[in-house]
Amino acid sequence: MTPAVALTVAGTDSGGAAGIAADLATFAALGVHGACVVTAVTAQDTTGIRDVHPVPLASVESQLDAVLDDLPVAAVKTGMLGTPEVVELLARHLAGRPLVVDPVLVATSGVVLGDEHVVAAYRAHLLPAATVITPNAHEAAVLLGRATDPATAAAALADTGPAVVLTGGGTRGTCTDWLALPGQRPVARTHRAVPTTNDHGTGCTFSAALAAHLARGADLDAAVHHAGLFTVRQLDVSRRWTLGRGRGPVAHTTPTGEPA
Ligand SMILES: Nc1ncnc2c1ncn2[C@@H]1O[C@H](COP(=O)(O)OP(=O)(O)O)[C@@H](O)[C@H]1O
Ligand SMILES: Cc1ncc(COP(=O)(O)OP(=O)(O)O)c(N)n1
Repeated sequence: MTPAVALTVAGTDSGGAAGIAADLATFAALGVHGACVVTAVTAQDTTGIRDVHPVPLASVESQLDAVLDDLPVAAVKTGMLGTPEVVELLARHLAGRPLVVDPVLVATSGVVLGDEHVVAAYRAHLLPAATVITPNAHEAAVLLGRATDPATAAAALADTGPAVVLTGGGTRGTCTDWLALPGQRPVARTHRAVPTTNDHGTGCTFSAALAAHLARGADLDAAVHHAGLFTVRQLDVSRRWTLGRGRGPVAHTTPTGEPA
């Protein structure tokens, strides 16, 4: 059967945990063909990011043109974009499509992946074009320009146009994500927390799973629900392994570790 197609526009992670690697592996695990546009190359492993090399704007644009000219892209996910020019380019090309924007601005290790010019471009161009955005609490505070409680932050961001899933990862007890639709009261979605330090790439995996389910035709509520289940299942798999000297990758293998 011909699969649905999803596109990721993001940076690479040489350690294979986050960015394009996480997105394509997640698409494949969910039965979706993945296309990719690379915005930056990072030298990165489980211990952190050593180096970031942005891809020239003209190359990002020609990758995007190649994919959109040829493939029936049913949903798009954006991750690390790197420069304000790339953010603007995507808003121009992707408005009107099912669009999941994961505003990757700061790596967990603290490395800045989007400066204040990138943040301004998100606010002015990409958030209004997005179907749904998936910031964590820190990214939400940067986008809003102030820190506040997660429900208020999710509602304030939704007032700028897109639906919002403000993610709240954590390794003890439960995790709560807040889903906010424009003009509506935000809703808490709470699930069990997986006690693991192998969680590098979790945010990318969640947003890619959301895009994959939208590409397959799910409505937003169902896509958020299934993306959450998928992410927790993959964190459960990664609990059982040790990879690298730092924060290990979230699993993109099957639950048994056997080939699919
Ligand atoms: N240890 C965990 N156990 C269960 N769910 C988690 C855990 N860590 C993150 N999640 C879930 O993964 C998704 C991405 O969350 P988060 O970690 O906040 O993203 P980011 O990597 O961008 O900070 C959310 O649905 C969140 O609830
Ligand atoms: C190339 C690249 N893109 C995104 C990230 C951030 O990954 P994410 O899953 O959002 O979060 P952490 O794993 O950093 O908690 C990255 N590191 N590299």
